[in-house]
This record gives sequence, C-alpha cells and structure tokens, in this order.
Amino acid sequence: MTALLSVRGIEKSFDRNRVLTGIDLDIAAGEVVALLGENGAGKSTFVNILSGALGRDAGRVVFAGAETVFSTTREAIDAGIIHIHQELSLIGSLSVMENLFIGDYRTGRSGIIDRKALAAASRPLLERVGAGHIDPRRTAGELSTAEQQLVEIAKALSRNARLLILDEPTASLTPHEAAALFAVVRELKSRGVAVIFISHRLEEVFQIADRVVVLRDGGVVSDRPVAATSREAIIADMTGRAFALGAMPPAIVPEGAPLRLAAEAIGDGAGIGPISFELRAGEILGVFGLVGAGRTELLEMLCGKRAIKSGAIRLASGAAPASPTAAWRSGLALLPEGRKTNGILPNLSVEENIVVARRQAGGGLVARGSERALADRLWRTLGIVAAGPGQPIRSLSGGNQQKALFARCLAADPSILLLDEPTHGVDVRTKGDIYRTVRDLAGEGLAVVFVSSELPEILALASTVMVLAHGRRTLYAPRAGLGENDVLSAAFVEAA
Ligand SMILES: Nc1ncnc2c1ncn2[C@@H]1O[C@H](COP(=O)(O)OP(=O)(O)OP(=O)(O)O)[C@@H](O)[C@H]1O
Repeated sequence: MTALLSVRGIEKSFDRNRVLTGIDLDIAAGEVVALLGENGAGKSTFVNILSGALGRDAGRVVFAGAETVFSTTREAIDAGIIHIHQELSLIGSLSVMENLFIGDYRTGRSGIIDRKALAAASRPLLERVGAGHIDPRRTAGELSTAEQQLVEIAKALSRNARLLILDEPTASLTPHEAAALFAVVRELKSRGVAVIFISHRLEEVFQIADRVVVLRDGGVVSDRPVAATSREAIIADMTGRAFALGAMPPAIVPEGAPLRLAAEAIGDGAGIGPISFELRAGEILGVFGLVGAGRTELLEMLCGKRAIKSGAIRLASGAAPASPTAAWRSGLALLPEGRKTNGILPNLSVEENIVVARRQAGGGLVARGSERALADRLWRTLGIVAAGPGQPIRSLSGGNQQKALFARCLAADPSILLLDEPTHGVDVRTKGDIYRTVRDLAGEGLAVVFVSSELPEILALASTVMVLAHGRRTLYAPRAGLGENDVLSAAFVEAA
C-alpha cells in the first residue's frame, strides 16, 4: 500500500502531562479509518496535530509524498487535510453559498458579489454530498445540524480535500441522517478521499470503517482491519481489560413514591405541546424523539428557561421556577445539551465548574474546604481524567468536560435531575459510570428526566418512556412491556 498519510512517532505533552507518546499510523487514499479510544486517550490532540491546529513535540508526518509541518490549519487545508469538528464552524448569519466560498467570493465586473454565480457554483457542490435540496441562498444558521454538516463537507470538497477528519460526526444526527452521511462517506471513499472517523458509537464503526485504530494513554494499542476485530476486542483494547456494560435490572417506579413534578398540558405557544406527565421520586423518565421533536424545549420549559404559554407545572418543592436560577433553588438541576455553548465556564477550573451550581442552588456560604471535598468526591466517583481539580476545564478532553458538568448537577444536591443527552461524546466505560450513577441516585429517591437519541440507552435506563414527535407526546408508558419498535414507531409518526 502506498500511504497517502504516513505518521511516525508523534509525541505531544501539555506541561508535564504526556498526552501522545509516539503515534504511528498509515492511511491509504480511499481508506476509512475509525480512530477510537476512551475519553482523554488523545484522539483530538492527534487529529489537531494532523490538521495544523496544534504543534507537535516530536515525530514526522508525510502527506501525499511530502514531509509536512503545518503551523496553521490554513496550511493543512491547502494541502488537502480538512478537519470537521464536532462543533460545526459555519457562520450562522451568512448564507450557505457565502459559507461555501468564504474568502473566495466571485465578484461581477462592478466588484459586487455576483450572487447568481455564487449560487450556481454552490449547487453542484451541494449535490455531490447529497444535499441538492438545500437552497444555497438560505441562511446557514437555519439549517439542521445534519444539513450544516453536509455543507461543511461540501466546502471541504470545494477545497479538494484528500484527507477528511470527521470528529464524532453523528453525535447530533438521527439514525436516518447518519445513514445519509455514511452514504456520502462511501462516495468520497470511491473517489479516493481518505477519512479519519472518530466516534464513540461502536456499531457505526462496523458500518463504515475499513480499519480500526485504538488509542490508549496516548499510544496506538491496536490497528486492525474491521473484519478482524469485534466490539468486545475494541472495548478490551480501549479499556485495557475485558469489560462489559452488563445488563442492568429493569427500572421500576417504587410503589407509592411521592410525586415530585406534574406537567399539565404544557406548551410553549411555538409548536411544542400540549405535553403532560408525572414524575415521582425514584422514577427515571426516558424521553426519546428525533432531533427537532421538542425534547430540549421540554426541558427548558421545566427549568424556567422557556416560557410556558399554556398549561402548568406543579412541583412538590414549591412554585414552578420562573428562571433557571430559580430552578436550581427549587431543586431542579439541568445538564444542558451542547457543553461548549450551554455548559462549561471555560476559563474556570474543573473544581469551580463543579461547585458553581451549588452556589446557585443557595449553598453560597459553604466553606471553601467543604466545596473542595465535594468536588473531590464527585471527581472520584465519576473518574474525571485531568491533571487535578485546578486544571482549566477547557483543556480537559470533551468527554471529561461532560463528566465535570454532570458532577456540577450532582453538587447542587437536586431532587429532580434533567439530563439532555448526557452521554454525548462519552466513551463506553464512562457511559456505564453515568448509567450506574443515575440508577443509584434514583434508588436514593432522585427523580430523573433523561433525554437521549440513543434508543438502547433509553430502554436500558428508563422506568417510564415518553416519546415526542413534532412537539407532541406520542407515547407515554412504563418501560416494562415496551419494545424497540413501539418506541421507534412513536418517534416516526407523521406531523398532524
Ligand atoms: N490545551 C490543553 N492543555 C492541557 N491539557 C490538554 C489540552 N488539550 C488536551 N489536553 C489533555 O490531553 C489529554 C487528551 O485529550 P484529548 O482531547 O486528545 O482526548 P480525546 O481522546 O479526544 O478524548 P474525548 O473522547 O473525551 O474527546 C487529556 O487528558 C486532556 O486533559
């Protein structure tokens, strides 16, 4: 095989933390390589080095026959290495076509941007990625995540991408959208584009990858053709031991458990609702639905972030919260979706990020010593991997940031926990930690609303399942007695 990309001995440290210990990797044109590893294994650091976002301490990179040291992402892009991040980078206020040709606008004789020419040049690019239905004049910010992702890939193709790096591309996609994305990846592959695909969803790896490379503690521990590996082998490589999530006993709502919250036909007056449900102590309400079904909006209504225009919420702990701060005080803790935009306080340490919610919840006078003890305990329970509680949260790996946010919710000692996609970007072992923690807390009487687009997760965890579609409740039933098909068919109902 002649390698398109050949990497030898890449090393990287942050201060004294040795994050990459000598990575070797070859990728041929037209090959799809899945890059896997637990949170903090070094995947993002490695691909950031490949795409010129980070410098390396040692090692060689040969790309398309030339030895390269990229000091900016621009240089890598010009060479044909394009990195599509989890947080998409389109400029929301610009049109699709402006995003596609940013820095390269076609201007007419007058010097004014020739919008017709721009739209015409955009169409074939969009068609190549199966997005011919997107009008190039639309504002990028109005597109769904899946559409934005396709536009980013189209943009990469317009720049002659030869190696495309996709960092957890399916995290916010519906199964249908993910399948469409995989079709695009296969098409790119057939044209000789190489792809590095980072994902925590192992089943996807078997659908799309030719090879599976597993990183652990900053080194490659296995590199095998997909046909020569298995889910179990990958997990063992990732964790360094045989490891299984293990089936959890079914969750049931304890008999006579007190009511914690009742939503009575609530609606936001903008397409979500009316939705009704009850939540009891110890109950785990799993909320499933496709992206856009109204799940996040529902959580926002529950915690005072979105106005309730019809119906009402009754809380055992008092009046329905009128603002997120009031919600923390009423014992409602929200783990929002999208940690970068909604969650972390990037410049503060992990410890400060954890205890901030406790202060909001009214625990402002807690002595610093006990705050530290609390952060320390949660830190250990959730197995956060970082140099120490004083490390700035922005320099933690994505999955560890997510764990820190989860710890923040628990620090507030809530009676109702609202979790929006809590396992996004989280590795299998950590998923197991989060599931067990949720179950244990429910066992102690916490009421949990768990929003997820991963059906197995809903079925494994929930005691009650609610499905939303087009802003309406289409299923609400005890978990026992429900099968996968019941939930899926409720999620896929047509709009009324
Ligand atoms: N800018 C930085 N400063 C200090 N440490 C960093 C920085 N960036 C990453 N690290 C550390 O490097 C290690 C590897 O992080 P990286 O983001 O590469 O992991 P990952 O495999 O991509 O994890 P995830 O699956 O959670 O995204 C982590 O321990 C992280 O704390």
